[in-house]
Amino acid sequence: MKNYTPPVKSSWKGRDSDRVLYLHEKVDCQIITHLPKHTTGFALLGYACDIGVKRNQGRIGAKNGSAEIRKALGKMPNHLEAHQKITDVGDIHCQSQDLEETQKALSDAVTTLLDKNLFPLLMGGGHDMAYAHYNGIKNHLLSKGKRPSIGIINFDAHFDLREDTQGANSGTPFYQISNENEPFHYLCLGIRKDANDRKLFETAHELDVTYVERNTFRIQFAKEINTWIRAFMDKVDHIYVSVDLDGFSSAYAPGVSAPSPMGFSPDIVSQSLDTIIASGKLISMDIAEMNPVYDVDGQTAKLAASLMHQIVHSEFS
Ligand SMILES: N=CN[C@@H](CCC(=O)O)C(=O)O
Ligand SMILES: [Mn+2]
Ligand SMILES: [Mn+2]
Repeated sequence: MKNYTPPVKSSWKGRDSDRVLYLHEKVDCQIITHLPKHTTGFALLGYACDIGVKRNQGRIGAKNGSAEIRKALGKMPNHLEAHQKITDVGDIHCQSQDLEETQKALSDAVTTLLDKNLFPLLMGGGHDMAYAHYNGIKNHLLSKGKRPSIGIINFDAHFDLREDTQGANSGTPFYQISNENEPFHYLCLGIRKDANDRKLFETAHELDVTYVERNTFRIQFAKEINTWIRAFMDKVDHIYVSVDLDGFSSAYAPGVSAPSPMGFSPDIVSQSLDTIIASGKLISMDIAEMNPVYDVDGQTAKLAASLMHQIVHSEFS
């Protein structure tokens, strides 16, 4: 398989127990092409690529994000029952700076995981992974003869609605999706006015994007935010969630390409995820832009791992 790095059990380390008390003891490693035809649980897939960040004039390093998230997640406690599975299926990596080829490989891998009845949990990597991720979900639904009615909920400081006329990058994924999908359902939570120019706001309005600015995306407004999330989810059959770590305040997430000193805090994201999970519509999720080069004491990787810990231990697992 092109652009594919199989998983290695040695990536999963932590305290040892005789009762699978820790996630490193719980996670199975499996090559994608060797997965059984029909299985259950979560599939962890890395996007080891930061070419899109480089193309977007950002600080590179996110290609090593998935490795750091694995390290943080493996040390965390396991509260799952024996029948609840987590499988690490490895990474999609970039070869010869070819972003489009890497995105195609990620998209195909996501389709394969969904076809096998797994819930994909992707760890990145530049946010260009979102374009590939969406297409992987769409192709899975199309192959099942289902109408691809997918709503995107993106936790992010940025719209990522830059035009891709000069090629795709980490700032273009949702513009690319909007170009190829009508209707386009996009909810963006945490938008910063000091991080998106006027053209991006105009594009968001033209595309009828629903967004909540960072000043409002706070736990004090949880009731209203839940109402808006539910209203958005009512319009679609499936929800794809993307969490861009650069939306968090850099006090929580310094390890990103474009840090947000005035970003949101983890409580409101965690609470919003519970609301999304309760809908029963969540089909796939990613956490993007983990850049270990700028992380401090592994905080950002730990934050990403905590969100994944919440997802795998939530009601729908
Ligand atoms: N992934 C998105 N990146 C942001 C980068 C912003 C910045 O360079 O500060 C964007 O393109 O808008
Ligand atoms: Mn962002
Ligand atoms: Mn983004």
